[in-house]
Amino acid sequence: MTIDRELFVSAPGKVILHGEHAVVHGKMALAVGLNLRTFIRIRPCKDDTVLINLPNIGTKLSWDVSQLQSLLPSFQDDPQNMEILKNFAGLTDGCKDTESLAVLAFLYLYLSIFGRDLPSVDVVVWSQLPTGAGLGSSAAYCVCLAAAMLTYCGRIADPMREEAKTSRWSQTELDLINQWAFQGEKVIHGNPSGVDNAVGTWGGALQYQSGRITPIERVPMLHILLTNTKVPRSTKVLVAGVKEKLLKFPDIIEPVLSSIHAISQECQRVLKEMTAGLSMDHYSVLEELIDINQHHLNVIGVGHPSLNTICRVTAERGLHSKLTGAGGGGCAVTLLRPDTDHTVVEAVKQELTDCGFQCWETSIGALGVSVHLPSSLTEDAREAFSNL
Ligand SMILES: Nc1ncnc2c1ncn2[C@@H]1O[C@H](COP(=O)(O)OP(=O)(O)OP(=O)(O)O)[C@@H](O)[C@H]1O
Ligand SMILES: C[C@@](O)(CCO)CC(=O)[O-]
Ligand SMILES: [Mg+2]
Repeated sequence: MTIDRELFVSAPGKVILHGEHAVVHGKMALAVGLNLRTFIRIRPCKDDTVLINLPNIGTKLSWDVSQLQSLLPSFQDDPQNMEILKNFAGLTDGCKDTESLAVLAFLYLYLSIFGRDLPSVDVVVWSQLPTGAGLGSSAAYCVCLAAAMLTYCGRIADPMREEAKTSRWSQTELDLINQWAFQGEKVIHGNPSGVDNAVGTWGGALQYQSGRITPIERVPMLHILLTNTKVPRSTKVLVAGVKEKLLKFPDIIEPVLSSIHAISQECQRVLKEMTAGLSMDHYSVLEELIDINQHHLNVIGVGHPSLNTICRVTAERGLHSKLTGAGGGGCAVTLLRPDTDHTVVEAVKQELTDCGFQCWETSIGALGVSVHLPSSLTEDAREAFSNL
């Protein structure tokens, strides 16, 4: 049964500690939820129209439901054929840009999830995450769309319904959200591993390999500094580049990916040991792993001079950094030790800001996809939606 009120859902971004790119080729990744989130509001719309407003990327579009309805037969005949959706939305040239991919993912999920009963809806997606910077903005976007649409059409229960015992979805429902979000990620990325949508759905900390999601129940409280170089890049293009290198030099690149896998394993072992009692030696190992992985990521071609700058500036103050997410620009993560002096962190932040970068100090782990009452939205989200 379709719900007839507005619905708010949010999903977290993510930080990949280790394993980006290698995870696309069957290796292990360690990833954690990030307390920067994407929010969606979906509500019925009066005049047989579908409205989509994406303020982060400056996109506002609308279609008649009847236009979308006429698209259904050819879409359902061949749902993987993006040409049908591209032609419909007038997206012809290359289709790699921000707006095209966001609109394609929306149309794909809207037509697939609602099927024959296309509703007239007004959808707004607003995010605290930088778009296309390695913090899983595409996955958070797809998780929000999938969860909101599945709930709206009643394929999963509305956790806010009056008789609900908890305000969370069940594991089976979360699985369904994750599966649809993965389909959306495919539209945006081409060949995603599925790690980002898994974190967007379940949050917390998890180990991910070949579609297998293993939550890590206990992780030490790690403080990190995230730095956005603001250098634009596309995960789709970077993932395709690594594949090309792997095909060209299999004997050279495959061992690098295997070494990244071993780094994830070693990191997980150390994190587990830290929960039983942490020492500064543990931090030293984590730092070495960060340094080795950053070199590997440069070898496979996903580094960038701006990321090297972050590594140099932080190393000058005794801190260790690596790129996180797809690289090629975007964000780096720096580990902050408990004994790192506050003035050191402030000095590093100042220097990075002076380079034109943006920094956030945060800790790892965040709640997965969640439903909200308007009153339980964060203040910035409430304000953003009140103007949209
Ligand atoms: N808030 C948003 N509104 C609209 N589209 C979004 C939003 N967030 C992400 N997107 C879509 O996702 C694309 C960015 O995805 P991409 O995978 O390249 O970067 P990312 O997910 O931020 O980084 P990574 O995959 O490395 O974690 C954008 O070009 C846009 O199409
Ligand atoms: C680069 C990559 O490994 C992580 C992007 O956040 C791609 C993926 O796993 O889908
Ligand atoms: Mg992405």
